Amino acid sequence: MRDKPYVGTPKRELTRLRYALLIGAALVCLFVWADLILLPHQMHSFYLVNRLLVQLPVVLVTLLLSFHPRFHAFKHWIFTALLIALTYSNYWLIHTSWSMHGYSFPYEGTILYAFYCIFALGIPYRYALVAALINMVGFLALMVFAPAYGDRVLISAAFVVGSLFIGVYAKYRLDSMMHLLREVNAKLIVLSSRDELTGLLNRRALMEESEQLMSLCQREKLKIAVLMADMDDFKKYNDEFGHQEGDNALTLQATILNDVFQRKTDIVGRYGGEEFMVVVSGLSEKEMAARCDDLLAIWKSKNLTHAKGASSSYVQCSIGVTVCDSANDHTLSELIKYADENLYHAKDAGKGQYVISCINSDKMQEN
Ligand SMILES: Nc1nc2c(ncn2[C@@H]2O[C@H](COP(=O)(O)OP(=O)(O)OP(=O)(O)O)[C@@H](O)[C@H]2O)c(=O)[nH]1
Repeated sequence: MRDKPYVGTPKRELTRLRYALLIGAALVCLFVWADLILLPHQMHSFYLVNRLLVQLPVVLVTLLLSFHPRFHAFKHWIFTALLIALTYSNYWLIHTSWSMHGYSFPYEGTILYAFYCIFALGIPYRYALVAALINMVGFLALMVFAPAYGDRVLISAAFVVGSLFIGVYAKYRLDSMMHLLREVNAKLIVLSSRDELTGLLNRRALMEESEQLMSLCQREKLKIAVLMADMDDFKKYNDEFGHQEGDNALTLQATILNDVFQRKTDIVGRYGGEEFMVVVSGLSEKEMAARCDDLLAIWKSKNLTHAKGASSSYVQCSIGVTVCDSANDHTLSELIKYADENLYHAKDAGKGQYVISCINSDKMQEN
């Protein structure tokens, strides 16, 4: 399995958003209860219309929209629209309270709704900025047409504008930090799962992914094969050409393995030192043998001069393979052990060759 894209948890996020919307609806109801205690009697009817027939339905419609299959693609626009709708319905409340009853309805809801939509519903800062600008303009216009707070109009306007701006700026900082965190996280995932020299999976990631493939093969009743490849006389190569050239040969081995095992589900990794492991699903013994032939043929075609005294004039490797017809009957470590044993049979038989066995048929073939 090659690099996996980052997979988040959109389902959990959606559930969290639905809970946040329910909490928003509950808060509107709580305000109704608290406000009715404070407000003069004659204001109750239009107040209830505003809260229960405008604000609460707007939140509940948003909640309903969250069940639409395309909600995820439009959620930021929907939440921005929700923020503007809640804020303007609050302005309507302030305006009507003042113009019809001379009552200064508190403006703090404007700030609370902004913080709720930005932080609880997670509107990104760009959307939050658009909503804040629209809401700021609305509040300033409200203060011109309905100066409900008398000589406190200016300070109230400054407080609303300042708070909305601070909310947007805080979200900008938060979004930037989240972006940085995701980038660092993606780099860490690569660093913790890749071998620095070859770029292949390192031992830990190799074992993890192989176990996953093994489970898949057990579930789907697929064949699974493990291949171990070990460079021949590599100590001699290092001693004669130096460690740097040795590193280059290992990198070449990685490239060749990637060329031979190209399927998305093929797992190619560095098992350790000059030993590499490949785990593949659904390939027969014959198909695995064909891939081993390819691998050895590519090394031959590279004709990379080997050290004096090496078993071959060019650099190559020995290979051990186990093909398992029924993954259910074995563990991954058993398959690795069998492949390793075959590898050492190949070394004993003269190197630069492969030994492959199919554990269920007990057939063994040497090449
Ligand atoms: N350049 C380089 N060499 C490495 C690396 N990892 C392991 N080696 C070398 O690989 C060599 C392995 O030597 P041995 O285990 O004796 O095996 P060999 O010489 O290949 O002999 P056979 O396996 O019998 O063919 C050692 O010299 C290690 O130093 C590496 O990352 N870079």
